[in-house]
Amino acid sequence: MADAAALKRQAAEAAFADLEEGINLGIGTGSTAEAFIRVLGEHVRAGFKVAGVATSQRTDRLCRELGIPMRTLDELPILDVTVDGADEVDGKLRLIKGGGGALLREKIVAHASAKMIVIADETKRVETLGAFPLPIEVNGFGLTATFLSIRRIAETMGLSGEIILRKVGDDPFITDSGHLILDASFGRIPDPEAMSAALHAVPGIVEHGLFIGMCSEAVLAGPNGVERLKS
Ligand SMILES: O=C(CO)[C@H](O)[C@H](O)COP(=O)(O)O
Repeated sequence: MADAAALKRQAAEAAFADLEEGINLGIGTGSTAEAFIRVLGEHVRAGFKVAGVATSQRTDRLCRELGIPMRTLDELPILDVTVDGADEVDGKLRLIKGGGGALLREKIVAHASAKMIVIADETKRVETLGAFPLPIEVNGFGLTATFLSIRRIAETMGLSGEIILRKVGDDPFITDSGHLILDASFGRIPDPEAMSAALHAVPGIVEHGLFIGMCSEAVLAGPNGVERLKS
């Protein structure tokens, strides 16, 4: 049976195969996105022309190390495609993202792209979003008030569960944009659109990891090959 790394590579190669030369490309964050970056790097070294915009400092560093030409989103504000990973994808191509802590820049880059392609192994495909804790990027100011607002939203929707501050060792995890992450284990989220709208109404929340109406295709690799879900 193919191991996880091989499946990520398989999804990455399948996504790359559909890309046209000369595009402006958003490049995601995480281990599957990293597999894609390595595939892309090999093709760039063989002469493939592309301009990349990274969704995180970590991605930007790796892309530059591999010789992929990189620009900022301000230099290239209109992108053709973004290729990124996901923590969960459902049948309507709604996603949970942010396990790697890059959700804000991932969402900004995906929104600037005509198309978002998600690559993943098939274990990321779910019936209902929410088994993976929902990452919520928050401002450090008023953290407790924001935490209580999130808990109230969950209660209103009949959900409960832990909301924890993401940490690295003893210290809070700080995002590339200088914010904090709260990971909310709500369990299954029956109405992701309503949850998204309610979270967006809380001023202390900078962004959340529900990606709705953004993904146009998911390329999912499993032991029996690659499956494509399209919107
Ligand atoms: O959203 C992300 C980072 O913020 C990642 O795309 C997501 O966490 C999936 O990561 P991996 O490919 O390592 O499973």
